[in-house]
Amino acid sequence: MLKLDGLTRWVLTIICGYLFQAGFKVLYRLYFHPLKNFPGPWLAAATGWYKFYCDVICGGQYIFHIRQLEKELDSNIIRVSHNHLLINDPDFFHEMNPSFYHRLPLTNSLPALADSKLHGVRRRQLNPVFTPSAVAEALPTLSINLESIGEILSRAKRDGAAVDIQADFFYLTYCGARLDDVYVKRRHKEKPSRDTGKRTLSDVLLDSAEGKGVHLDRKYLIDESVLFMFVGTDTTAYALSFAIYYLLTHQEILNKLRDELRGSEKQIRSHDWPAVRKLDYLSAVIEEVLRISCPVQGFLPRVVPPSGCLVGSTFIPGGTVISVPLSGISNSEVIFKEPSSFRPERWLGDSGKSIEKWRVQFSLGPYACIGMKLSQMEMTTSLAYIFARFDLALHDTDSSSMQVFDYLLVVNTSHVQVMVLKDHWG
Ligand code: HEM
Repeated sequence: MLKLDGLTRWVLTIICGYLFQAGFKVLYRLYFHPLKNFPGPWLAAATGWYKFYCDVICGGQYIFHIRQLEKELDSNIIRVSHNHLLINDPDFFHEMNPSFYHRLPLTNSLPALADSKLHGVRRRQLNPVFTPSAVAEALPTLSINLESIGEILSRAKRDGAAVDIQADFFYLTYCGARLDDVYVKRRHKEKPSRDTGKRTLSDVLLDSAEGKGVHLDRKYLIDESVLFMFVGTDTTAYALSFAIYYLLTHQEILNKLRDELRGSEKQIRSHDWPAVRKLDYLSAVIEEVLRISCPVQGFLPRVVPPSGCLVGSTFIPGGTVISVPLSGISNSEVIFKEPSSFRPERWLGDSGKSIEKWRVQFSLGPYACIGMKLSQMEMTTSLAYIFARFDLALHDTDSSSMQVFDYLLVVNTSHVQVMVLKDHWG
């Protein structure tokens, strides 16, 4: 008989115990779990390694794989992990959002807070940074940053060089999200300063807690800043880059936009952004870019209340995590005629009114995007400024550059680059 020393016996006991527990878990998830009858890959129901494989090894592919499975299995409800269902039902999106809470794995940050009361407190702390008047306060900085981008494009025209305009959009949105200025200065090859005189996100959070007996620890400030760094910059920069791509590949739409911008050149040149914000066609272009590019394509988890809920005639047990994908709404042929076509006109006039309730790319309810107004302002000002001033052409950018991957936020294969053909203000 094989003789084992004490340590080996302990190690083997732990490994066997672990394997037994894992095996038991898998059996339970596959044959006894309340979601056992929902369609979906059995490996995804059994273990988180399936999602890991699609997202980490194959690179941000899980949501797209599941959306494909919806078609293959002909079901709008797919079990994506042992306790998580993806529900592609746009009407249910409106039903669940006012009350279901949710969680994300960024432990200490705002959207991760499953406790709706704590979420409400944190949200009230942050709200002052995103009110319309606070966004208006950010406009002078936005104007300065736009002039810097104008300078970069103008110089590129003189030098006949290509510009990675997507990188410049990161720079613009980084400032907007009130993060500190290290990245910005680096891009301009200046030395980062510690005190810029501008209030950063951490300043706002610390000020809001002062004198109220609220202690904001370092870990919380780091988590919140990391979150803002991604959600406050990448989303808008991504949408702006898609706007450049779609406009430069749809000449007729670009001409219409240019006509509108020409009529407001005075306001654009004087940075009268509140007036520019009222331009109908520009707003429709932005809405359509958001719809078709869908900057948040992944899971937006919500937890079903203990009493459960009905999706159509299907009962979903309480405690189940569910997500309704925004891309399912964007691509719905029931809601949008020819959803894969870029048609800003759909958001205008009576047709626009009839789809008003599907302006959902910033989500709805208590967890809806806190930065929506800021992001809309950044997109309006950037597109107005760039297309009023410059004639551009895509450089080294085609449909393959716009293939997307989902790493919690969506990224495209390679940055949008442009050549500057003409500087109308130069
Ligand atoms: C095109 C731009 C953007 C899009 C499409 C977008 C979309 C979204 C979506 C879909 C959510 C999730 C809501 C949910 O779970 O239902 C969200 C949450 C959030 N967004 Fe945005 N976002 C954008 C820009 C921004 C910006 C510029 C900021 C901040 C500077 C920001 C900050 C946040 C925060 C903090 C949350 C969490 C809100 C909460 O849990 O209360 N986002 N966003």
